[in-house]
Amino acid sequence: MIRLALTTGEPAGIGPEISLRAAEIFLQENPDVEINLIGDKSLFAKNLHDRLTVQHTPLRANVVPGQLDRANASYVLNTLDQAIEGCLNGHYQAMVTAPVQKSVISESGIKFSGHTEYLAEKCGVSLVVMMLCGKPVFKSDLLPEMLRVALATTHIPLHDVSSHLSIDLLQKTIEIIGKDLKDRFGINQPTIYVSGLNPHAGESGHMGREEIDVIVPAIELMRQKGYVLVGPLAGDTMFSPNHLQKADVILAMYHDQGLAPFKFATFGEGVNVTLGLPIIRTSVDHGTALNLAGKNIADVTSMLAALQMATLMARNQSGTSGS
Ligand SMILES: NC(=O)c1ccc[n+]([C@@H]2O[C@H](COP(=O)([O-])OP(=O)(O)OC[C@H]3O[C@@H](n4cnc5c(N)ncnc54)[C@H](O)[C@@H]3O)[C@@H](O)[C@H]2O)c1
Ligand SMILES: N[C@H](C(=O)O)[C@H](O)COP(=O)(O)O
Repeated sequence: MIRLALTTGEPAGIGPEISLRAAEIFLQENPDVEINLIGDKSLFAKNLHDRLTVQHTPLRANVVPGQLDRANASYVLNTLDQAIEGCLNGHYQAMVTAPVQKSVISESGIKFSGHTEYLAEKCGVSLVVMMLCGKPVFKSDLLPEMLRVALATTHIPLHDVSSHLSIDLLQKTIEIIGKDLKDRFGINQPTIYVSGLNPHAGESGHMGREEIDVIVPAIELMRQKGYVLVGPLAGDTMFSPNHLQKADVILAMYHDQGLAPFKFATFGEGVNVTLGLPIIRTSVDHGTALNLAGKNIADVTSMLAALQMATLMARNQSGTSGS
């Protein structure tokens, strides 16, 4: 039996309702899975599937759908802490996260920029990599079945991206991608297409030097170690079908460089995976959608995909993928 922790996210957003709906659907199709919803029991229906349980975590303030309350920020982090601890001690085989509202957690006085960074800190890992995977929603022979986009930097202001990029960061990021694609996704020696940072990948240094000073040296060092790398490629044409068909994963230098084209092609179907952790963590590709909260109309496709991917990764890890 695979046991999953499902953190139900910002209580004023769509997290609780999509978690419950998706879990009920997913369990009907996966008889070897149990799901533990982590959140306040008042947010969920009373008659649950027999393999669906609630790990009750009390809210700090009453919830009005769509209205953020910073008093519940510590509640949200408490749900994450329980899932992380349960994964680290082996109680859960993987954790899946519903969306949280980063701003309200920060406004409560707790420094928080995302699950990705929080998980790295709580698991004692100095670097993790955010990767989104998804099937394109446009059906075309020109597009691959699955797009994967990893990021060299995550939730930082655009003006800090250049100073964050270093040869060391890119080398370690490529190492994590190579290891996790092999260990967790069964892709030996993935072909990684690496983007530049500047327009036209710096135009031979006339439009920025990060390619020459940082990205090319990192690529060359990692090629010497046997990694299959193509780049640096101009960001504007990196997502052309010709490249997408040959790349196992695209490594973008910053959040919107990679995720804007990714979400254009896959929104609502994608899964966010944190690479480099000692535990398995997947998430949806969308946010709290406060405008839809409480209406029970939000799409659960991405949550179903996140549950599916966490289950597959857990089965691979326990060596039961063929069963
Ligand atoms: N995994 C996460 O925790 C996660 C992921 C992305 C964004 N966020 C956070 O969510 C908050 C809101 O972000 P945003 O407004 O940029 O993005 P959003 O994804 O919440 O909303 C963007 C648009 O997509 C729609 N949408 C989102 N999810 C949907 C669903 N399941 N079904 C139908 N429509 C859906 C929304 O109604 C809105 O129109 C921010 O605080 C952001 O940081 C969290
Ligand atoms: N960058 C993610 C996205 O755009 O989908 C999202 O903000 C969630 O990030 P975390 O998993 O770090 O919370």
